[in-house]
Amino acid sequence: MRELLERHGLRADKGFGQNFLVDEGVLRSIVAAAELGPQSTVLEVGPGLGVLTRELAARAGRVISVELDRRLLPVLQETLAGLGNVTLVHGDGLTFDLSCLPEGSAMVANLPYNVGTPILVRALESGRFARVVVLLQREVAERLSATPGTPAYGALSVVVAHFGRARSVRLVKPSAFSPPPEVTSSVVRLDLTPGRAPDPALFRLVRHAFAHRRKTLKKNLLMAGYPAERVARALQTLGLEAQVRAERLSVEQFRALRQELEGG
Ligand SMILES: C[S@@+](CC[C@H](N)C(=O)[O-])C[C@H]1O[C@@H](n2cnc3c(N)ncnc32)[C@H](O)[C@@H]1O
Repeated sequence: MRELLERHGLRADKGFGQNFLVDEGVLRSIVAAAELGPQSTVLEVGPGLGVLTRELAARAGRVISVELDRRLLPVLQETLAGLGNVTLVHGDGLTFDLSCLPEGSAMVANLPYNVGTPILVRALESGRFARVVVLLQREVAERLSATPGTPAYGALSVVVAHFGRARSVRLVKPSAFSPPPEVTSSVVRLDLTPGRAPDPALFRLVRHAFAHRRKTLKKNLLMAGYPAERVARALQTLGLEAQVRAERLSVEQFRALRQELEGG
């Protein structure tokens, strides 16, 4: 890897979140969790030097790799040479048109940490993916798979639960990357419910509910402008205590709360 970068006169750029994977065990865990086959279409955001891309290409029918850093394109042309099922795109994972992917695609990526969460949420909202396997900071990974009542549970956990189920596959030490990041990372696998569309009203309610974590759900909703009488009635109908905090509610309870607040 060092030789490759030197030959192209390059250094990893922190601004692009470039921490290249050098641990083969981690690479194998990511690919195994994705459960790819010859029918699979895979989107990879941020192929970097192409290490993961090559593994994906060996298992999937088609791989579309979107890299933002223009300097890496000649490197990728070299490392991916001869792989006929890889389409390399110079583009931004935050704006790439996901509608070109067939429904039921997979996203597999060692995400750039600075934009990992918005890239992931966008993928969930697109409705194009049946499975997502991503490597990101442990702290974010814990929020994705957190269950109600646990410290990491928050608005992101509820949004993810709306779309499907997330589980942590394994932790990854900083030494698995070059250069090493400052924090521990985690491989997360998300299995998504087919046909689940984004629900903007639900997501808005969830954002309001978690706006001030130390305040009760009721206080948060009042501060967001929901009428007091309606909030009190909704909590009562759902059998929730007036003092309950948002972190106690499952996605199903948030859906029911939204209906009560809208219908009341
Ligand atoms: C953590 S590195 C992973 C590289 C490689 N996949 C690996 O595992 O070694 C993140 C990669 O995403 C690229 N990147 C950063 N921001 C991006 C964006 N908005 N869209 C697409 N790629 C991006 C970086 O240039 C870098 O190649």
